[in-house]
Amino acid sequence: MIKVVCAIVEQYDRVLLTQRSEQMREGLLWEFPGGKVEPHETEKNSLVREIKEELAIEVQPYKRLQPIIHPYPNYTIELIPYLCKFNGGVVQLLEHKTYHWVLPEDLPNYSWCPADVPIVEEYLQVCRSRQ
Ligand SMILES: Nc1nc2c([nH]c(=O)n2[C@H]2C[C@H](O)[C@@H](COP(=O)(O)OP(=O)(O)OP(=O)(O)O)O2)c(=O)[nH]1
Repeated sequence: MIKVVCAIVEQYDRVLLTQRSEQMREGLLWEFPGGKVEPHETEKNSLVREIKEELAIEVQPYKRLQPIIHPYPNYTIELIPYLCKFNGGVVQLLEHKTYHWVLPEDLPNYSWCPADVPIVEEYLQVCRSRQ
């Protein structure tokens, strides 16, 4: 199973989404940015590294949400979400097609990677519990 971490980066009342580029697996679908956890790397270190490599911004993971195991046709991933603080930098698209800063209420309108659908649901619950 491939272990993948993803970042729910919050700034003010919006959250950062990225669209995978055509060349990537699950191309053109939307995701929370992140990537595979390398052996001997902690989940948090891996997430900070991936976000820096892909978007050139600094994030600080502070809360792990419920991991999702999702079988794609040729491989299965464990997708582990973290709520993250935005710690600075300007987003650069080093791998993705595009990005959006989105209000939580608009999250259901995106074409998500299938593994992210329950994560979006849990995040919306987190948002509701803050009100
Ligand atoms: N990063 C990320 N990947 C996701 C999400 N949802 C989801 O199904 N995936 C899948 C797509 C890919 O099959 C896999 C992650 O691969 P990746 O291509 O982003 O990871 P990586 O940057 O470490 O990959 P690589 O360049 O080493 O191949 O997980 C998500 O929200 N974020």
